[in-house]
Amino acid sequence: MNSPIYVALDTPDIDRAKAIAKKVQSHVGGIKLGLEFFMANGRHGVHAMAEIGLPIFLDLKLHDIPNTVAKAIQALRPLDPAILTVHAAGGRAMLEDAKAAAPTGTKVVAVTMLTSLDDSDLRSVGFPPDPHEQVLRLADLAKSAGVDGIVCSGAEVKAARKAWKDGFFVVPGVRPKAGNSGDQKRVVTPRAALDGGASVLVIGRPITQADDPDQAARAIEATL
Ligand SMILES: O=C(O)c1cc(=O)[nH]c(=O)n1[C@@H]1O[C@H](COP(=O)(O)O)[C@@H](O)[C@H]1O
Repeated sequence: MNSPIYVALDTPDIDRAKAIAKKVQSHVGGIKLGLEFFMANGRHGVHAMAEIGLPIFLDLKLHDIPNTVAKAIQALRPLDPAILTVHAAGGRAMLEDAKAAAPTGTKVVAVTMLTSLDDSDLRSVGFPPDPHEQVLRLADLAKSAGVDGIVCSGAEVKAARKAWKDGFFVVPGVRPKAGNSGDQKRVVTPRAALDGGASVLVIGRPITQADDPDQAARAIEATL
């Protein structure tokens, strides 16, 4: 079975990204490239990373009016990513148009509530202060808009999976050990996220900042 781990290569340095990807490639199922990488290296950088041979998760978290998001996704079509993110809060029409614009084989997943936010952050942006309720509401919207799945924390994935049996669930904010969660606030272990029904685990710093990324990825894989 392929590993459910997508390693988040959050660096602007393409040589560093390639070096880590090559070190961990036998213990991960794919590579996640986000804004930091894309801003620095663009489409050519994504092509170069795809040569390593692992599926590419292009995490650009698009959030704009439907026409702009659809046109942006059309421009990304040649990259043919395995997974692409948009923000669920962009609304139904944006989600529908994003899915229609994506290549057939690309899973379009909607970010519900960032794992770096907690109750008080929700309150401060004017949402009801309950991450669980907010994630389930946006999961329902994503499902009815026809995208493939959502991004949520491991704290909500079980309930979201229950309501969307064949959905594709991406869970970041996972930490193999307690403590040192950095800017992440809704954190679970990789094992707990999988048990809750995650399809894919996004793991960055616990692997990329380790003294030995290969050993770190191997150790996490052994817990799954
Ligand atoms: O869409 C994502 O991947 C994402 C959504 C979210 O709610 N939280 C979140 O941390 N992420 C991404 O997941 C990765 C987490 O990295 P680490 O905290 O280093 O494991 C980063 O690349 C984030 O951009």
